[in-house]
Amino acid sequence: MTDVRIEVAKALETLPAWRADDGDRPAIGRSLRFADFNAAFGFMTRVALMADKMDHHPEWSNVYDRVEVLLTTHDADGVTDKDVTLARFIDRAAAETGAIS
Ligand SMILES: C[C@H](O)[C@H](O)[C@H]1CNC2=NC(N)=NC(=O)C2=N1
Repeated sequence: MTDVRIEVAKALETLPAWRADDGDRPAIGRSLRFADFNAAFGFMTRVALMADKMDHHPEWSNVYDRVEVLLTTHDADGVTDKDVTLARFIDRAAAETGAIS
């Protein structure tokens, strides 16, 4: 089934740590910082395993203790429930990996 686009503002209502980030297509973004590279990469590993399980992959980058994450659904050209689900998982993983912000 094709994913259905949802309004970014609607998605953000339940995701206080996230912001609207409109580049090529509507997206939601979060900046994270950890104690060090080890913690940041540990977080990314947890998210990577879940993303592959969901077949839904973040656009992200890492510089030492910082991770920038962008979630959008390419197939739907915008934000869908899959992004919200992955964002919730990311928030949990961030808390459990000791994200500083
Ligand atoms: C073929 C494969 O199912 C698709 O390319 C998947 C893979 N991961 C994906 N990730 C994201 N973020 N959006 C997609 O539309 C998407 N599609």
